[in-house]
Amino acid sequence: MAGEQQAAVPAEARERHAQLAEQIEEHRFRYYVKDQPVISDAEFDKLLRTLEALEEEYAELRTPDSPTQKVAGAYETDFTAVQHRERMLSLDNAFDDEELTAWGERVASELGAVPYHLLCELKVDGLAVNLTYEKGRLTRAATRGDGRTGEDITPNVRTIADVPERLKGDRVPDLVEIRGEVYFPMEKFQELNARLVAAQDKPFANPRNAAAGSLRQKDPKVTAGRPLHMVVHGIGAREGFDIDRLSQAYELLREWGLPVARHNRVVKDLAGVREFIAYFGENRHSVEHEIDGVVVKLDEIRLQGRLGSTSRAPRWAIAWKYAPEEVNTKLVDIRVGVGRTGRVTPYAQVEPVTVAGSEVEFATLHNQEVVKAKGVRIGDTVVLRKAGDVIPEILGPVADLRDGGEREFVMPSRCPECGTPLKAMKEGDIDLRCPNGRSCPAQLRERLFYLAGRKCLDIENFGYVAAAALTRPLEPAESPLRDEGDLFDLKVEQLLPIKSYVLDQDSGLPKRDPKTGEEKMVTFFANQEGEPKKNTLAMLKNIEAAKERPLARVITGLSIRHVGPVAAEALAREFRSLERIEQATQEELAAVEGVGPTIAASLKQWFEEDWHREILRKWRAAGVRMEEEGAGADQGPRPLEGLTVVVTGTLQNHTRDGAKEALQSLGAKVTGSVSKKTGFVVVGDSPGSKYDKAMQLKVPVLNEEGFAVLLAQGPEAAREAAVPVEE
Ligand SMILES: NC(=O)c1ccc[n+]([C@@H]2O[C@H](COP(=O)([O-])OP(=O)(O)OC[C@H]3O[C@@H](n4cnc5c(N)ncnc54)[C@H](O)[C@@H]3O)[C@@H](O)[C@H]2O)c1
Ligand SMILES: [Zn+2]
Repeated sequence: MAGEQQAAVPAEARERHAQLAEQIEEHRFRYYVKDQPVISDAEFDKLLRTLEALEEEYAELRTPDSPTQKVAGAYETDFTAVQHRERMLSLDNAFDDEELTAWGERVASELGAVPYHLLCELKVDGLAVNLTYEKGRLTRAATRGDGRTGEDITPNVRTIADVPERLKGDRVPDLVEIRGEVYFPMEKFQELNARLVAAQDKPFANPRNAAAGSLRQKDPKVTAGRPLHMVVHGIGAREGFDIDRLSQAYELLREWGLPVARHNRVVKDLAGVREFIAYFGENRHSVEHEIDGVVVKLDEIRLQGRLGSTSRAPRWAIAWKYAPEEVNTKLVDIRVGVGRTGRVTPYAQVEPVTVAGSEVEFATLHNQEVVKAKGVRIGDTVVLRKAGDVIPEILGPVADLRDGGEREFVMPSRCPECGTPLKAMKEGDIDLRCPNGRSCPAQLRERLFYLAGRKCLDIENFGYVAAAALTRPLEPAESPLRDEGDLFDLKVEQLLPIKSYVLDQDSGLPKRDPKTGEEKMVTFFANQEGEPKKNTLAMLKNIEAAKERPLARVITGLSIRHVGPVAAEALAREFRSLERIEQATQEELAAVEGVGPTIAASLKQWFEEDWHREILRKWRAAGVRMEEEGAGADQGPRPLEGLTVVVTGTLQNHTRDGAKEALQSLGAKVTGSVSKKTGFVVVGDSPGSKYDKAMQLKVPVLNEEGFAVLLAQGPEAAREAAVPVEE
């Protein structure tokens, strides 16, 4: 800016700059040295951006020791300091397409007419390490530190299985610095925290901190007990080999036995980069490690040198950051909800935050053991994660922010809605249930809502508020509906007087008027004149129409534990009526493919309850269809009635389902496993173990021709056509 008049820096700006810089240094210390950050990465990034903006405005503030100009601070730690041969840098970030484009244009204009390629990599969310290999031997491993000096963590890194002690092959270089990221797998994270909490240690707030904390242990034996992994994403100093392109170097590193990332892609322009970014934006969770972005690098090593680096980051690379999936928020309370099968689950109520594009106020905590394992206390600042379409969850507490006012969660011993003492259904079950299945308002409400939902009877105009109004009205004292058995007998006159709270579907709590703060109350079914609303009439009409739904949907709607739509389909296909399902033995039920012993036992248990059978009686009386269409008097001949058949391998003339249907339409039962009771095993190509089992049990085996005989002429003829038993 030679000769240009520089704006004088106002005192407030200088003050603000100093404050921000101090805050940033403090957070870096907590993050890099203590492995216990107290703010989210997104909040941290925002602080750094604010500082950058300030320096953009007042260039004078951009001094060499500003946090924007450094990789991180130079900290005194318990580890021995070691020099990196070549500096380890950070990366500049692009938070939107404009920033990415600006970077791309800068690269293009610097390089002019020289052709180049862009290498897209995933940005692994872990901590950076530098491995030094001399004559193929791992001689040192270090953290990044301030970029020039890191911490010596050699014995710790040696415990990581992914990191080779010696490089493979006969083209091993004299010297190479390998840069990569050590990460902690998400699926092992909760296990670690559970162990830490049990040992009265501080749990980690997220897997990244768990990786750093696990690696930076004074005692490498502790590190050895942690499931750490590594991905290689760069090289530093090197001697004794030459490379033109980074992507080629990776091939070499792979040959040496180093864990190079599997998802890299070389593209020719920003359009290719955008495609890569979009793809992994969609498939973020298909990767073996957490990612927080994409790193784009100039692939040609010589051109990298031409672009050079700042004191903090290379100019030849940029990190695209995806929208953060983790935020910090306050855990306001832990409540318990009651599901439609009576399962009582704790869930977190947090200060509302926006994450991954939606506002979150509740997060699942699964069961009381999970709450304990996570080590969270009511009042904690917690890390909340919302990954894709998955239900939001609490990762862990920010233990360093505790002030002593937090309290442990205690699982209630009674149902929050009906007061019945909770219990485990069988010994060893972690889940507690409200055993008052019939009249617990929470269970009934959830069951009705499910029954009316898409997967079951699909009753339009019957949503959560209607279900709530019918199960626990404020007026009248008694609902016209005792349980779901009464659903099809509801009369419009019974609905009109009902007054109720408007319940929130996520929490089961009354919604409040945002203005007055009062709990919302409605007469849901009647208008102000006390006449039925249009919706109410439509709902009743739709309830009537729901009587015609296919059997499988009716079965699903009964909320029998473990019986979801798939099992219901199998049951409907196999037995064709609810009556026959009720009459079937547990063994017969279990033998159905897609059913199995757990579901069979659950079905038997369900039918043992009088009030369950009463539901079916009432529905039948109301005209609900409880048989498969065509299953009744007018069905065709069933020559294979009583015969059990297993189909395995690939058939030429039938799909697996087609073969099944053909058998079932003739009355045979099709099961998934071979036993002594199996009548025939039909085998196609590559039949596998079921064929062996049939041979072993001497069950007649039919090939495709034999199968045709069975369908056309029946079991007698088919036995003749069976494949001879091998001796
Ligand atoms: N929450 C906090 O208090 C706090 C404090 C400090 C830093 N942080 C977080 O740490 C990060 C900042 O650290 P940073 O300076 O390391 O910047 P950065 O994470 O944005 O980028 C640089 C780092 O990315 C890593 N990386 C991952 N995959 C890579 C790949 N394929 N190629 C190259 N490098 C790859 C490297 O280790 C490299 O050092 C940010 O996410 C920031 O939010 C958080
Ligand atoms: Zn209850």
